[in-house]
Order: sequence, then C-alpha cells, then structure tokens
Amino acid sequence: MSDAAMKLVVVGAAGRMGQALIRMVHEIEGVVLHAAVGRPGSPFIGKDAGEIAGLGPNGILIGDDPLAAFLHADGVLDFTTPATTNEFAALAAQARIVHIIGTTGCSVEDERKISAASRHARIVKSGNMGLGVNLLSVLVEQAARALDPADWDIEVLEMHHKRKVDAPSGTALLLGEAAAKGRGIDLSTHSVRVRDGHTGPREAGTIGFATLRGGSVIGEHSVIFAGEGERVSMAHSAGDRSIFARGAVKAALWARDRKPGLYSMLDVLGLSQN
Ligand SMILES: NC(=O)C1=CN([C@@H]2O[C@H](COP(=O)(O)OP(=O)(O)OC[C@H]3O[C@@H](n4cnc5c(N)ncnc54)[C@H](OP(=O)(O)O)[C@@H]3O)[C@@H](O)[C@H]2O)C=CC1
Ligand SMILES: O=C(O)C1=N[C@H](C(=O)O)C[C@H](O)C1
Repeated sequence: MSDAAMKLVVVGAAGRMGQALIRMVHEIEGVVLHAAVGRPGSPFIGKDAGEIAGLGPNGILIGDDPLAAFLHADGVLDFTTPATTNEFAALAAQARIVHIIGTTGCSVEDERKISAASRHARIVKSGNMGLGVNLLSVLVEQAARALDPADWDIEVLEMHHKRKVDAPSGTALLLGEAAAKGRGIDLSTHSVRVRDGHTGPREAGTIGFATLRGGSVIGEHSVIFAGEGERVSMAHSAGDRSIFARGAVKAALWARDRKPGLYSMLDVLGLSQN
C-alpha cells in the first residue's frame, strides 16, 4: 500500500457532482486533486477548478484532454453521461487507474463495455455512492425475501430535481434489483416502469416504479411493500450531494490496492452478502 496521497482526476468538473467531488477531494486526507476535465467546448474549459467549486483558486485549470489528465493519475471520479463514461472507461483501463463511476442511465450495451474495461481496470460503479441507500438496499432485500409475493406488492418511488435526464433513477433501479434479488427473480422481466390508461389490475410478483421530477430535490427514494390492510415503507432522503462525493472518494481509496474487477459500493462498505 502506497503512503503517497492518491492523485485523483475529477471529470465533469463543472457539473453538480463534479463541484461536490472537488470540494470533497480538498476535504479528505490521503487524496489530492491531480486534474479536472470538462466537456470539450464547454465555457468552463481553462477556468480554475477550485474557483468553480467555490473553494477559491487552486491552480488546477479545467482541461478537455482526458488522456493527458489520466496519464500520471491514480484514479478518476466520473459522474458524467453514459457516452462519456464509456469513453473514459476505455481510457482508464489503458492507463491502469481506478475508475469510480457514479453515472446513471447506462444501457445494457454501456454496462457490457464497462464490464469489458474492468478486465484491466479497478472499477467501482453504483447508482448511489452513499452509505444510507446502500444500507437501505440490504434491508429491502431482506424484506423482499421475507414477504410472500402473492400477498405483498413492491413499488419503488423516486423524486429528483427538474434537471435530471434519466428515469427511473440509478438508485431506484438499485433498490429494485435488491428487491428482485430478495425474491429470487430477474428485475428486467418483472418490472413495470410506466402505467398509463386502462392498465388492468396489478400483476402479482411485479415490481413497480414511479418517477417524480421537480425543483431542486437532490434525491428521495421509497420502497413500499403493500399488503392487504397494511404497508411497510422504507425511505431515504438525500439532503446534500456531499454524501455521494464522500462515498466516491472512499471507493477510490478502497479500490487503490484491489485487483482489476467491477466492484459495487456494497463491496466498498462491507455490506455485500455474496
Ligand atoms: N451514483 C451516485 O451516487 C450519483 C450519481 N449521479 C449521476 O451522476 C451524473 C451527473 O450528475 P450531475 O452532476 O447532476 O449532472 P451535471 O449535468 O451537472 O454534470 C455532468 C457534467 O459532465 C460534463 N460532461 C459531459 N460530457 C463530458 C465530456 N465528454 N467530458 C467531460 N465532461 C463532460 C457536463 O458538461 P456540460 O454541462 O458542459 O455538458 C457536466 O458538467 C448523472 O448520471 C447522475 O444521475 C448524481 C449524483 C449521485
Ligand atoms: O441525478 C441525480 O441528481 C442523482 N442521481 C443518482 C440516481 O440516479 O439515483 C443518485 C442520486 O439520487 C442523485
């Protein structure tokens, strides 16, 4: 294990999470901001990353060349877009550095490429990097295992800010996967993502999703187990993006001395039950 501070690159540096990550790297011991990368053509290219994140100038200018940024780095914190994350997964694997992926809305094909990159890179990917949601997912899995699908319906409800571009959220899908695992079913063949018009009665054994968008909500998630005459609700509220940023930096430090592979936040937090 190296004693030197872990050199981290923040990509999507001017974004909501990018700024939170730059502040968190500044706050946590054992990591240092090595470079900051933005979208080519963005008005933030050439601007001081510390200033954009509200810390005051730190001398690291936001660049648009990820390859140069990754060259002498130890890891990259990536909360961007699926296409960008795919591109960066290949570059991070080439550079043999840790890749922490918080980006949501990835397609099956995106996931396949990320998995291929993990043959050479240490990747931690999660739809939610926070401790609270990952703990909640363990509880949801237990509840889903305990409650008979013939008697209990599972619905996942989420609300986010009006600028969020993917639905259901990565967290809602993570919680849905936990419920499906508890029930021993495949989420992709048992989920109901949309209801509209004359839907007919609810099909037993399915897992439903409902999405709300508005204002500045950082992230609200509930998993509802609905039975005859009673309901069990489990919920999480995110009050600050620093919870995701803290988890991402923690994941980078955890992954530093691991073998190449695709890991989750449950692995990082020691909550994995596999
Ligand atoms: N897993 C988790 O715990 C969490 C995940 N997320 C996810 O993280 C992602 C980002 O969220 P958020 O920060 O709110 O979104 P933002 O849109 O605020 O940030 C994304 C940033 O990525 C930049 N970007 C786009 N393309 C590139 C590129 N080619 N190279 C470098 N930077 C690029 C964007 O630049 P520009 O605006 O100029 O296009 C923008 O600054 C989403 O998928 C979100 O769901 C968010 C919070 C927590
Ligand atoms: O886009 C967001 O903001 C968030 N995205 C993640 C998700 O899709 O679940 C995590 C968090 O809820 C905020």
